[in-house]
Formats: sequence, structure tokens, C-alpha cells
Amino acid sequence: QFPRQCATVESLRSGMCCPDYFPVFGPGTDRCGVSTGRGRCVQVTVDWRPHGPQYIHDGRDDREQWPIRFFNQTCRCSGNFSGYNCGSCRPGWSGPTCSQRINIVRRNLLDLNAEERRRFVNALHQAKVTIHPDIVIATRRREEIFGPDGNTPQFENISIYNYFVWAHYYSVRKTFLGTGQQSFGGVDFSHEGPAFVTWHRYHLLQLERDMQNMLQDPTFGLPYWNFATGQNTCDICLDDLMGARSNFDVSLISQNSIFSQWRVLCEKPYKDSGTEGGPIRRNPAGNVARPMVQRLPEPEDVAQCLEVGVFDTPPFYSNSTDSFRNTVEGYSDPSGKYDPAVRSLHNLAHLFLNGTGGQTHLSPNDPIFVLLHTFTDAVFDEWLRRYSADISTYPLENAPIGHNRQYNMVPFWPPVTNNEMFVTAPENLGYSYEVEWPGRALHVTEMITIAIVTALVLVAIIFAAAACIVRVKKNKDELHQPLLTDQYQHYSDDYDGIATPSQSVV
Ligand SMILES: O=C(O)c1cc2cc(O)c(O)cc2[nH]1
Repeated sequence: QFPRQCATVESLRSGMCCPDYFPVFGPGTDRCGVSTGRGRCVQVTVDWRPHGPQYIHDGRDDREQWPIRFFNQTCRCSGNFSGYNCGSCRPGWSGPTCSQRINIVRRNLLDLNAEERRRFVNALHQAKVTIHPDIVIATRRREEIFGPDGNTPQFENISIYNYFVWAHYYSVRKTFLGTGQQSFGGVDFSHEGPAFVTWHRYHLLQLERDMQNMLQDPTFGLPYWNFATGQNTCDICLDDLMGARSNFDVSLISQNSIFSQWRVLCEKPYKDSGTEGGPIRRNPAGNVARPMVQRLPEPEDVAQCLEVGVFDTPPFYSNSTDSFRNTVEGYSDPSGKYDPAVRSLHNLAHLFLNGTGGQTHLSPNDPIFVLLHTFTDAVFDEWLRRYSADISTYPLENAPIGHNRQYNMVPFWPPVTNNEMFVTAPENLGYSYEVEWPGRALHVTEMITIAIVTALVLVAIIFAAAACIVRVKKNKDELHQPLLTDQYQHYSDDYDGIATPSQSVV
């Protein structure tokens, strides 16, 4: 959550987190790369607008008005520069002056060849065991951050992948209300509100960027898992991908997969440390107590969800109806209608995994999380493209805490608002998805309407054809009749051997 350089008594006391870009000039002389025009140290902007009624403990949580409880000054970078010290480039840009455009392609995991699969699995494992070069995490709440002696900042190193896990956990954990008091659970900075899509988008971008740096490969892109193929099996649960099922325990991963060795972080809820626990549990389609989550979404569900044209609707929560966000998140049925009994799309895919990946405070521990969310993000990006990124229904205020449009997403640093992620990815964030979207099948009512219209058109054609035939027949008859009837009569009645002009013209 914070750069290592800011995890000091001085930085915390001053509230300033503006690390040097080029420390050669001496400490504090090149804050945010100011000497080379990369950026400068400014006051943090926070969202003070009211939040929704779900959160009732204002003043008790470090995540309120993020990140002001920890720091009130940050780097603001110029142009395409970015990062905690303006030492990197904005997504979509690269090169020493961040002036080269780049595009990263996120592909279907199942389309990777054997070598690409091996490299991706190895990269994830490397991220799991490599200490994050820049970021450390706070292991105590703000009021205890200086440690028992008041002089030892309580921060820890964490691996790149575990930081990804921890950030999700920190965003969903309950509000601590004091020793012996029950923590408050009506709070979630990354789910059940409009920030669901923007928060997870940034979360993935940050992992992708960290892995690019780790691999020294700026072209590295996270693949996706199309969980809506209509099959009710985990098709990526193979030993060369996310790990097959163990032969010895249905809820464990096969020992042929490196992921069987991964240990779960944040298993003991509400203890802020990066200690690892037991193995990843996963039993796809194995929740016999809840048959509804023993299946995966259908392609048609994605197609229907993309027809929901309004981004979000009041109360901007998990009971919103006709909201694209609540539909892709999976609290509404795929057509957008809210139904408390329904779990669809993203939520259904989580619950289908039935184990570590199905519990909000733990789910990123299972690497399937990454792939499940890249696909969810692909759906979001397709929605943004289809509806020209219409942000008008993204609320500025009264969304659940953390979800207002201008709120800085918790616990990211430097501060980044939900707003900044509400843009089409290829043009603004430098990545795109290689994906084909399913066409929408017709509803019964639409099929009936089409059948009726077709029948009416057919009847009309038949009538028109019949009328035509009758007319042609009549015309034909008219052609022959005068010779045989009227005129013949005239000729025969008073025939004198010379036809009058009127009689000779047929
Ligand atoms: O019960 C749900 O709908 C549900 C479970 C679950 C797990 C998870 O990690 C999420 O990110 C969301 C989610 N929803």
C-alpha cells in the first residue's frame, strides 16, 4: 500500500509521501522527479462527499477518505509519467520519456501454447515468492502504526502476489471497533457497489505492471478465463494451467501443479499480518448443499448482461436492479433484474470454485481469481465500448463508502480514483482483450412476435399472389372473350363482308 521510503517515522509524522526519483542529488532534493519535470509534491485530494447509509461508524476506520489518515501529500506526475515517485509511465505508455504507445494483449488462457502456459504459471509462482521491490504493508491500524515504543513503524515486506491478495483483503475486511467489540461487516470498498468494476480493474493493472517489471518484459499481459462457455467444469483446472484436482483429496490441487505448494494469506481474518496459512482449497461444482452454484454462467448470460445499458442504479448497492454493474457482479439475473436468490456471472464463477476462491477475504489466494477477474474486466470494457463509456449514472455521492466516483480506491498508492478507471482500455490504459462476444439469443416473447409477424407477412403474400393470379386470369379471359362473344355477335349479326374500323381493331 505505501512505498518503502514512506514507511518511516518522519514521513508518517509529516504526512508527506513524495519519494525522490533520483536520490543522487541528496535526500529530499528530487521529490517526485521535480528536477527533470516528471512531477511535484502536492496535497492529496480526497472525496468528502457523503456516502450511502450502509456504513454507520464514521471516524472509526482508517480507510475513510483514503489515504488521508496516513498521508496528505503525494506526487502528482506530469504528462505520461506515473508512479509513487513519477519514475514510471502511465498505463499504455513506455520508453525513457514515456512517449511510446504500447498495447498489451490479454488472451484466453486456453489459447496459450505449451510454452506460453509454462511461462505464465512460472511467472505467477515467481510473483508469489519475490518480495515487492517498492511496496510495504502496514501491519497495524493507524493509531498503533508507531509500534509499542512509539518509534518503530509497523510495516512489513510482502511478495508481489501476496500484495495482490492482501490489497483485496484490506479492501473487504470489517471495521475494527475496539478490543472485545464485534467488528462491523457492513462495509466493502471493492464489492457491492459501482467501484466493483473500477477497483478490480486497477487491482489487475497493478499486478500486471508489477509482473512486467519483475519479468523485465513490458509486453507481459494477464490472460483471462472465459468462465461462461456453457460447460459446468473448470476447464482451466489442468496441471499445466491452474492445477488439476488432487487424487487424494477432492478439495485440494494435484501435486503436479506448483499451486499445490502455495500457502493462503489472510486466513486469520482481521489480523493485519502477511503470515501464510494452509493450502488453497478448491472443489469446483462440489457444493452439494447449494446446487445453484454447481454450474457456471452461459454465453447467453454475458450477451444479456451486455444489453443492460445503464451503468448503475440507486441505491448503487447489491440490490440495484437494471444495473449493468450489479449484473456483471452477479447479484442480479443476467437480464439485469435484481433477485436476492440469484447468483450469476462473476459471483457465480467465484462460488462455483467452492473453496478459497469463493470467500471474499481469501479469494485472490487462488490464482484463478486473476483470470476470473480479467474476464469480468473484459465484459466491463466491452460495455464501455458499446455505451461510449457513459459515466452519467456513476454516482458522485451516496454510493456505499469507497464507491463514490471521486473516491481514492483503498488501499492503493499513489491515490487513484474510481473515475480514472472508467475509460476504454485500448485507447486509455494500453491493453485490449482478444475475445469474441456471443450474440444474444432471442427471448420467448421476441420469438413469438417474430413468428406472428412472419405468419402475417406470409398470409399477405399469399393473398397478394392470389389476387394477382385472379387478375391475370381475368385479363386473359378479357383478351379472348370479345372475339368469341360481343364482337363475334356483331360480325355475325350484320356482316356485310366489310369490317368497319371499330370491328377490325382488337
Ligand atoms: O456470495 C457471493 O455472491 C460471493 C462470494 C464471493 C467471493 C469473492 O471472492 C468475491 O470477490 C465475490 C463474491 N461474492
